[in-house]
Amino acid sequence: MIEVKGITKRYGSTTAVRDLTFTVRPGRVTGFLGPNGSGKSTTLRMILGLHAPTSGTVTVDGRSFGGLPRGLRHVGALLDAHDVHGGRSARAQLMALARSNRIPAGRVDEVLAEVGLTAVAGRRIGGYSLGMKQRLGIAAALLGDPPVLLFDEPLNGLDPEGVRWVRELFRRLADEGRTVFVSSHLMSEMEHTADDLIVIGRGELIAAQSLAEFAARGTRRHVTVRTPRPDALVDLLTAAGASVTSYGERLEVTGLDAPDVARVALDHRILLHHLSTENASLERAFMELTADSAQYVGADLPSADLPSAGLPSADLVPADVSPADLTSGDPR
Ligand SMILES: Nc1ncnc2c1ncn2[C@@H]1O[C@H](COP(=O)(O)OP(=O)(O)OP(=O)(O)O)[C@@H](O)[C@H]1O
Repeated sequence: MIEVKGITKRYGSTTAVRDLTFTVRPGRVTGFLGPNGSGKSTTLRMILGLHAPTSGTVTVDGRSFGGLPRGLRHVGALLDAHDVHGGRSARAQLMALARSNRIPAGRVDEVLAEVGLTAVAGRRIGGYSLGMKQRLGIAAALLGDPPVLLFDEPLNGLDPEGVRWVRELFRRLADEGRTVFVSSHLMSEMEHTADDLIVIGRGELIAAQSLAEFAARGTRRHVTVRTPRPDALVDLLTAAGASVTSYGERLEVTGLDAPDVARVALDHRILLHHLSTENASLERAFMELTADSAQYVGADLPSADLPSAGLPSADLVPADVSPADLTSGDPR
């Protein structure tokens, strides 16, 4: 368990983190989300005892990191994949770490195999791609087989196969009962990875809750319908009290839920090709929540350009809409 209580960190006139309090639990993957410059790395460094908080306390399993006797065997961390000795090989780098933490040398080959670097372990790290360096950093974090693991932006530079592998690794580590704390500035990286979320903006806590609870904050829900007779359905739904936006054969409906839309279509024998309930995407919920605290903002995009990552499909189609409701016959 990681417990952060009321920590503030000032660098001169900059307050990087302000009165931050949260808990990271074992057996879960916890995403640590915030826009660029929001204080994630600073917080991770304070958890690791690399930076001292200006005020407040951080404990891992009830003790400050400095008080933990087992170093890498208690907390493993990937902070900056570039922070390596480029002239060394991956094996030499891990061997040095193992020696200084009194970890058996045999563990080095185990973690190299685990992260898929065995074949290149003798090469100079300086020639590694960012993705390979991330894998090496993950290997270093795993070296001491620690119960607590921290990863700062571990998905940076990984290809899709690497991303899938990291997600599965985090899941397995959490399932083994470890505490897995992973920072990212992208909700899309976390929504298929994390069980819980800690969201910060400008160094302050914005949300600390499960991913499901966070998703439920997404305020807007609408029903999406596809039909070969959009004009007729728009008229009927509007008469039934809904607001409808039409995009050719695709309609976005608010004010009626999916079973009601299906019922209106069925009563008038209008064929539906698609019917689903869409929650506001997690990405949008994250952007809305952090909008006021994003420090570095580019030109506005039209909202249609925002990524829309939906919730799991089980959430999209209510159980009480049967396929028969969707294919109730076409009078044409
Ligand atoms: N050593 C330092 N000296 C001065 N200011 C610092 C220092 N470290 C961080 N900061 C400032 O603290 C704030 C938080 O930075 P931090 O790197 O923790 O954010 P972050 O959320 O990890 O950002 P990113 O996603 O861009 O990596 C920033 O304004 C940064 O400029």
